[in-house]
Amino acid sequence: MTQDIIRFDRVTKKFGELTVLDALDFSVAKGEKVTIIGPSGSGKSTVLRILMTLETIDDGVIHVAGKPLWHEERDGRLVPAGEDHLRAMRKEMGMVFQQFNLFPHMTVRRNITEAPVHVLGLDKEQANRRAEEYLELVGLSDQADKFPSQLSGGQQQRVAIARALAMRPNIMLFDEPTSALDPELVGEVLNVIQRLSNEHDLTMLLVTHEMQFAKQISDRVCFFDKGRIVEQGPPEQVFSTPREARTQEFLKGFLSPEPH
Ligand SMILES: Nc1ncnc2c1ncn2[C@@H]1O[C@H](COP(=O)(O)OP(=O)(O)OP(=O)(O)O)[C@@H](O)[C@H]1O
Repeated sequence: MTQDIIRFDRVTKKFGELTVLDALDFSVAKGEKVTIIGPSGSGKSTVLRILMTLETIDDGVIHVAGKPLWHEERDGRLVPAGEDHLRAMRKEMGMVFQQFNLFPHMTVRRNITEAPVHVLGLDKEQANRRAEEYLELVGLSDQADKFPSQLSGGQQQRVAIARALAMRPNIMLFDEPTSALDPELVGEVLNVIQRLSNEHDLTMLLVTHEMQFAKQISDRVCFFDKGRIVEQGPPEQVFSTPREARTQEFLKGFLSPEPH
């Protein structure tokens, strides 16, 4: 039996009057690669931000690696989680943002070693070795002493991926990792994510508008609309024979008859 590493049970998230996630049930199995697609404003990024504890929830329960994310068990009851619990839970996950979010005043190497040293307590030498390992994986071993502003957008995003990996998370969250890039730089970032997916036993949750890539990389595609999953399934099914009218309508805008 597959084990869910992420599970949302009837999770509701509101911003004021706006319900962004509407009693959402959603789960991801350990090692599964799942892409979330859907129209702008459908709640895709919010799912990732909630997992990373950057947004709170209003109702429901989320489990990550078998433990409640936003709650702690006390005397057999679930109570809101304290900061220590949230900090421990965050170590399960690494996130890559649309806008890279590198520390501009630090070299590439420092960007990667900062959290392993300060959060995981690695010594400088261990952290540097890790930085080298992941810079090699993203093909940037020769850029360790540069500052982010000296790199292209694609290179900055590859550093951001190395930085997230250096915490050795079990789950990687990608929030539209190529949408801020010039078209000619998209491929190098997608190649790194593809390589990661092939070579590492990571659970991956990816929000993307790159439909061809979603098709290529995913075990499962989830189509979101208005804070709910309208349709989900293997990429061949969702992209080739979508069952729901809303999915068909959405995909019409993306897929040419002969996808390249
Ligand atoms: N901090 C916030 N305060 C108020 N409203 C917010 C906040 N964050 C997101 N929203 C709103 O919640 C809705 C869902 O946002 P979300 O970013 O999850 O959508 P999305 O599906 O990822 O869209 P996109 O593809 O455009 O990134 C949007 O209408 C957005 O404007």
